[in-house]
Amino acid sequence: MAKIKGHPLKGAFINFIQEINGSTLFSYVEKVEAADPIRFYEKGKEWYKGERFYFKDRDGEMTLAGLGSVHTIQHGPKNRFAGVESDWDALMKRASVHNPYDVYGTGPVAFGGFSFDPAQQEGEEWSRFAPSFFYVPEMMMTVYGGETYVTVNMLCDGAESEPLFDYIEKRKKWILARNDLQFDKEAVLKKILSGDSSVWKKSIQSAIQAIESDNELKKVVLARKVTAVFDQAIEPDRVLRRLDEGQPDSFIFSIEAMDSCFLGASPERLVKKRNSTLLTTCLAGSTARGKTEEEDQRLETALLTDDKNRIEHDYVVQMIRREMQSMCEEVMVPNEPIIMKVRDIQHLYTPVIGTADEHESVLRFVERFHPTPALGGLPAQKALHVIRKLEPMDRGFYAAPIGWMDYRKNGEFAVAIRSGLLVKNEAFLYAGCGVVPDSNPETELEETNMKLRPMLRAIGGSDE
Ligand SMILES: C=C(O[C@H]1C=CC=C(C(=O)O)[C@@H]1O)C(=O)O
Ligand SMILES: [Mg+2]
Repeated sequence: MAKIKGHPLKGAFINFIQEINGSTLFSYVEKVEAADPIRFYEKGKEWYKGERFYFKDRDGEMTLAGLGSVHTIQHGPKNRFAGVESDWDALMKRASVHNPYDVYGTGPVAFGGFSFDPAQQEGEEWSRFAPSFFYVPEMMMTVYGGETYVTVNMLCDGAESEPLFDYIEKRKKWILARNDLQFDKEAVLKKILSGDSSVWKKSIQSAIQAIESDNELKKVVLARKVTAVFDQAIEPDRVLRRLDEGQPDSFIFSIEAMDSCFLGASPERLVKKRNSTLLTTCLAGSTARGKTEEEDQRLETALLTDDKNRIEHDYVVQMIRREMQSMCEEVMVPNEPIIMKVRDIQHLYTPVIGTADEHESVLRFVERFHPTPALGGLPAQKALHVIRKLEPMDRGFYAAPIGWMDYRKNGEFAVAIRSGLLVKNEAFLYAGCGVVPDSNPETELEETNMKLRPMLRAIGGSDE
């Protein structure tokens, strides 16, 4: 290998670009001084606005912030899971990866997600998001176990790619060092359009009827959309920071696609795969947080013993148990749910753990689990049919898998609830609820209002 002055990997890079045939990824990881990944996201604004992502897991174990896109993977409705997987495999097979750290979430990563249901009518606001949409960042910060890493990815075409290395290194150093951030003037909220609640409550009633008139159909999850209009384009950076600071016990995610940004604070993990260990979540059944500790405890006890919520929850457990057992060697599902509390709401929660073939891709699990009965219903296909009929909107990426996968078949996906889409001067916020025969439309409406609060607060639409 030629010895070249400057960066220790420059020589390897030069050798690599001289040998390749067609476009190929060169990727390397370095440890850097402790840094704030949200700051990294913000600092990347000038160069990479419209091509940034952020993902923090709810355990606070790992955070990713990505800037730029060197490679995009998109697929239409057909074959969208397998299509992403085979494109990603093809890219990785030819990639040259220099990662001396055996750390989860470092090295080349594709970040993105899937739409909830590509067969739903297409909403114009979601035009930037294909049914599956992933990208590989040009640079990415990973914070894991208190250490900070930066991965650089370059897509090279051959020897003429030589200037790329120094160019991106320079950018990276500049972004890491800069401290002169400036924000635009904050957008002012003009109005909130919540939709006609009596119409929405009627659709809950229709879902109950659909369940009662079909022996097989047990549950349908219906959602609503609230539109907030601002005087100018909303800056995603501010909304993301407020979510991150205000919802410490949730997954915080953001994905930008040109002039649109989808972001949220979700309590729900779809799947985390790390080698042979799989974690997934059954989360359904909800109640308010109490104003005092006693009231909070009283609400918790009532939720744990409430038949309607226990049934709503149990359908999720049944499906997840069945899918996990069909794909894993060992599965542990507790017999009883526990409580998960986040700032605005508490849920029935059954954490599930399993052991699977480590060579199986995380995407295989995503495909099998989505949509769980916490977002679609039971059975899924029948529930989707009812949703298409009763929900006059496109869910887009709401209630769908969002997350990352790496070059070792690992990764983590959250369920993108408690979320909203920012497009220019509008914010579209989404919330849904599990409908079973004992559902009360008024109570379900209140439940969706609680679920909207984190996003409303983050866009400056609620002081609660
Ligand atoms: C569909 C949503 O929440 C799901 C997750 C937890 C609890 C739920 C419930 O109790 O209805 C929902 O199934 C949402 O937040 O939009
Ligand atoms: Mg519910």
